[in-house]
Amino acid sequence: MPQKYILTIDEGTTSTRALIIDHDGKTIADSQREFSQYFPHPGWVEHNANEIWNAVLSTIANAFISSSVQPNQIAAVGITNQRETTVVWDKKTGLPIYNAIVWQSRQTNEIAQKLNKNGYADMIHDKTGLVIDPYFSATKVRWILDHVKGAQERAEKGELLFGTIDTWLSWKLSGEKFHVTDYSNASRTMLFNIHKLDWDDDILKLLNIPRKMLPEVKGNSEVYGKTATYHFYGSAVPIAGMAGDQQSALFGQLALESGMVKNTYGTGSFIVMNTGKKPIMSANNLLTTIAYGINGEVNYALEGSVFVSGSAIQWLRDSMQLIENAPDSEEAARKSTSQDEVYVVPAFTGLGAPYWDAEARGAVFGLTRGTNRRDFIKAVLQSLAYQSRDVVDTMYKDTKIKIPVLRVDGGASNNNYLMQFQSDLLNIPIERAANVETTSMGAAFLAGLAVGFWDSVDDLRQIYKVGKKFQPQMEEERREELYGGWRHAVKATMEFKYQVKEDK
Ligand SMILES: Nc1ncnc2c1ncn2[C@@H]1O[C@H](COP(=O)(O)OP(=O)(O)O)[C@@H](O)[C@H]1O
Ligand SMILES: O=P(O)(O)OC[C@H](O)CO
Repeated sequence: MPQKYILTIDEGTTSTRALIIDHDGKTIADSQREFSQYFPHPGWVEHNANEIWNAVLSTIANAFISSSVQPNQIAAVGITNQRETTVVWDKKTGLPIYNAIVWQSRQTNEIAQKLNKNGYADMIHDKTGLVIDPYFSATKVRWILDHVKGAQERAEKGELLFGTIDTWLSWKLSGEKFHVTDYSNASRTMLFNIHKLDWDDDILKLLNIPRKMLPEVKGNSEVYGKTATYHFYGSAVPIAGMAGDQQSALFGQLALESGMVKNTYGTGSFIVMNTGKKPIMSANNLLTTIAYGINGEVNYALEGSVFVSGSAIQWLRDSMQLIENAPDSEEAARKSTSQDEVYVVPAFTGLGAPYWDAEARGAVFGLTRGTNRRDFIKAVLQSLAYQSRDVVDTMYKDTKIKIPVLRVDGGASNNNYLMQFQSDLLNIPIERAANVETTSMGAAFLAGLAVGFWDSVDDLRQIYKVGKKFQPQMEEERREELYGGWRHAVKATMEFKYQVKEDK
């Protein structure tokens, strides 16, 4: 039977999905499942890694059942994942020794602060391209080794393994055989030297993390091994592409030339510029990271990570109960008659780029007696665009590259009000991918290229299609007035540092 399809696993922050894609890039099956979010204390976010694994298995099964595609028709599997989220597990039993600590979680803030206070910021930035923040995996590994009894000793003996979700899933899928990660995910751990392309012994020593527990780092598009037949309905299929979801979206958007930029509006927003073969080290708190490495050649990227964007819309739906579903936010914003005087700063888990304030918490400004539900929803939607402008302005400061067009994707990019406001606020045209699942497409492309399913990037260019375009329409004066208000709101948010103690 000819192998006609690629299967991708996109394991995101709130849900996991499996897609089956044909040679023309058409989605043949799309199965999605949400999993539990645990918030054991304010600011902490955890997942159950076994629940994630079960969710992945069930979406794969559903994708096969709904499409009638046979597992032996799959040419390769690609994996893409929420990045930084950290799992430590027992090599023998395969069981995690603690919940997965999610990228958003602030529980390791003290460890990060200590590193900062002790003057390691420059050293860590030079080696890893990152700023010291609880966001990255390093402090999360340290926290688990500190808080699980006997863990440090077991890690030193080689009994424990660390992995981001790509590593965890490929380890599970391979029948607990291979322990690997890829350049893009490794570059988000704060343990990886992005110039030498190896784990950094100085940082490992500083954090007392044994090298033994770290995965082998591989390229983004190569055969890492095969699925265990018992997990894949009798077929051993090559696992041939892996990438962190934001880098995967960059690849899926075919933003493969230096200076090309994409923004993915999912749980958070991640603005990534491909900077080619040379890393650009930010002087303004953006991250230098690895976009992808193929056939031994690495492309770097500059990234601004915004922690809360689409999840603020979820918050409007689930916690505030102001909308029934995410798309409702568009109609509410259009019907709002406010003059945009309300600002919501959704710093629920601190602020990411370019502020890196782990202790900031959300705030609302500009309420009047006349403010209503729609005005509030509009302000939350606008906050997604304001946060992206913060990053785009910073990118300009670092690179002096004026972005000609912003390619967008991710769930919240479906919101036309938001995309128009974003284009207005940036004064940059926006192109939305016709298929906003570019994250999955990226992993499919990487896996497909590795096994010759597609011959070259030229083949991929036939597949990628631009959907709707948005042109800036706002007057300069208005744009800068609105943005000025946002800057004030952020400043005030960062000044407010007060936390009522938890009941014991
Ligand atoms: N029409 C919409 N308007 C605004 N936000 C939306 C819309 N549709 C989806 N979202 C938001 O997008 C997010 C889901 O996007 P997705 O790309 O699947 O995220 P992730 O990969 O982080 O799980 C959710 O947080 C949801 O609130
Ligand atoms: O779950 P997403 O798609 O918002 O992505 C999360 C990022 O990878 C975190 O760095």
